[in-house]
Amino acid sequence: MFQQSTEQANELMQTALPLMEKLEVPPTPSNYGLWYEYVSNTNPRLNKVIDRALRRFGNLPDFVSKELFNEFLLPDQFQQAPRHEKTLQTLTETLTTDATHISTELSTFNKNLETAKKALKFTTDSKQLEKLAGFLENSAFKANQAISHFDQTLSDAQAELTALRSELNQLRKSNERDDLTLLLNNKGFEKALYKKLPHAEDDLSVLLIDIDNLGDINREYDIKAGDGLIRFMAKLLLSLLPENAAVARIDGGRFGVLLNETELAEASRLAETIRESISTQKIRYKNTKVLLRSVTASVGVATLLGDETPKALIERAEHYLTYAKRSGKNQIAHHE
Ligand SMILES: Nc1nc2c(ncn2[C@@H]2O[C@H](COP(=O)(O)OP(=O)(O)OP(=O)(O)O)[C@@H](O)[C@H]2O)c(=O)[nH]1
Repeated sequence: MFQQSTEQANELMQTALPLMEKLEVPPTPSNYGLWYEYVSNTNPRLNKVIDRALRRFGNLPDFVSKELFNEFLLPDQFQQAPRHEKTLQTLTETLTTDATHISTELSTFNKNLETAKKALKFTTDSKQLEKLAGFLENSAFKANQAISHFDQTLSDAQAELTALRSELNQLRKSNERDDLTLLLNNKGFEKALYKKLPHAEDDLSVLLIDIDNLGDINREYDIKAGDGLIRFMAKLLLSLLPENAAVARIDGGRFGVLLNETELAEASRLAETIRESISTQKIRYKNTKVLLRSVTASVGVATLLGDETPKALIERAEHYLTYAKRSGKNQIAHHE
């Protein structure tokens, strides 16, 4: 998306904008990216999907374009890093503002050229001609300024994306991170627990959250759908939990959460919010766009008791999780 020269970028933008206008596509960041990619014709699969949607709907519904943007334009690393989404959002918004500006300037320039052409037919007077040249010079200058500014924005965006990519690569290389979600892995989770424990009283809580029947989902759809669900769950957890919570994928569809300064009542309330939120999500499998059947999770909650060891605390959380599963799943369990 960011590899064309400024001239090419301008040409593509000039092709994309009228098309968006014709199809009444709202000028959102994802739409700009999508239609720019469409007219650049670099991704035949994307073009095929868009063409099919246009045939079916006559336009591109907003929810489809958002999904297509995520699927085709956001590199996988960015999809896995929910906390980096804000940076990307700001980036696309800046690009959109600049793209809108450039298109306004270019269309003004076009109009001015037309006006000048007409005027030239009737003007022979040298003073008038000089005035006309000045007028054109001025509008060319403005259009040029907008282009240079956009050029700068594009290279800033490219630099920012490169930095982001390298930051994400570093995260991936760490042996305390889970590759699929970029959350902590089991080792990272244990380390976080050992770090927190010496400072904690009875206000350190652990949640063990396990997707119910992940095996069935893998079988019914395919393993990639299961992976997508795990990623989705990681995002959802980060959006529901406090910033300072340590969140990990322990293995399979199991997540661990470490909550500082959180007593049992508060931890259980959070666990219930998470359980409920999962059970009400409508989750679509990205590859086939099929809506997954309802997904639930069970949660075991344990809060540190006295001089309990980290191992004993985790074992208690596991015990409550097993209890929740055996009691019918889609529920939370904790000690009294
Ligand atoms: N898609 C996907 N599946 C995984 C991954 N790791 C483990 N699994 C599957 O997750 C399932 C976990 O097994 P269990 O927790 O025993 O069973 P479950 O089907 O989730 O059922 P309950 O936990 O009893 O609700 C197994 O079917 C594994 O094959 C993974 O990285 N991706």
